[in-house]
Amino acid sequence: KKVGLLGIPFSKGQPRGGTEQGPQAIREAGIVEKLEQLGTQVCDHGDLTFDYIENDTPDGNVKNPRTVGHANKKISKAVSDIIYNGQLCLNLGGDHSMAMGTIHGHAQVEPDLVVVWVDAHADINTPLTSPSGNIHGMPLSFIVKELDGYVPTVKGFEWVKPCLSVKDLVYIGLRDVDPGERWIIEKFGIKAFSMQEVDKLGIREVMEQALKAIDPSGTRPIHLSFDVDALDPTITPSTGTPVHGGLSFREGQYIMEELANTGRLNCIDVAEVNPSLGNKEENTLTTETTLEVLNKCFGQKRGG
Ligand SMILES: CN[C@](CCCC[B-](O)(O)O)(CCN1CCCCC1)C(=O)O
Ligand SMILES: [Mn+2]
Ligand SMILES: [Mn+2]
Repeated sequence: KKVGLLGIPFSKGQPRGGTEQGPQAIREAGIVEKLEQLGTQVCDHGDLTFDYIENDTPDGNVKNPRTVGHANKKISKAVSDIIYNGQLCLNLGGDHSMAMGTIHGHAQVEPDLVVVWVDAHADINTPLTSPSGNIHGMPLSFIVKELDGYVPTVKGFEWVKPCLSVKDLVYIGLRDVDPGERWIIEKFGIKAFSMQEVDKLGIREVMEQALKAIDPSGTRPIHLSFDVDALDPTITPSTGTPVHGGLSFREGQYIMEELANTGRLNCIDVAEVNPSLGNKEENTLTTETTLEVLNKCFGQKRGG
């Protein structure tokens, strides 16, 4: 399958500037060359541009609502087009609020998709449970059908159609979950493999159980939303909300190898790379690690 590369230089889902430099940093680390070396054809769709919305005052406690809402409407359309053209869509972020648009867009073409959310965080606060008002901690709440009655309308989000069921979502890597998110995960029985399960079961068992939980028949299209802060901050330091005790380099690679083995990876987000938060060495380490983990999605074999 050809890979459709889409840059999403966006940062307004959180307060720290710099994630808009994520796409460039990952490109400069050689993502296109790496994919082509693996025999993968790459169609680079360039970077999306986003309109400046003035007077984007908070809606309730939600920050930059119109900017984030409008951006994700554009993201959704761009991803839909790429998937519709039969390409594997690789979205380079940008903060994780982009995943509302990428999953929404993917679901317009593949309504039967399942989501693997690899992250230190659950990113499922509603506007009412969020302690920060930063939308990168809320993207899933706007697209999960079962939360429809719990999410107030937010300026700029009128276009969103919930398109994901909680039974089609699985978390891997959780280690910093807010009380409201804990309540939602519990209430709706969302499958979640926190770092405790990773330690207890081992990553092999986690992947087996995770995929069996959301796709027992082994037939459904997979959307991977990969927040680089899922990995341990010692290997991806340049990110906005680092949390100790993350996935190791090898665990990250194993997750991607198992997803690649399904042959059903259709759409991949790479979120929360923030070059402005690290020094040169930290930024190089972050993008090199991201590439070495990500290339396992595209058939790079550790055994040669
Ligand atoms: C855990 N929830 C946070 C972080 C969301 C991270 C988004 B991601 O895309 O990087 O995963 C943090 C909320 N805490 C902030 C510090 C005080 C306690 C609450 C939020 O703001 O919702
Ligand atoms: Mn995170
Ligand atoms: Mn995230």
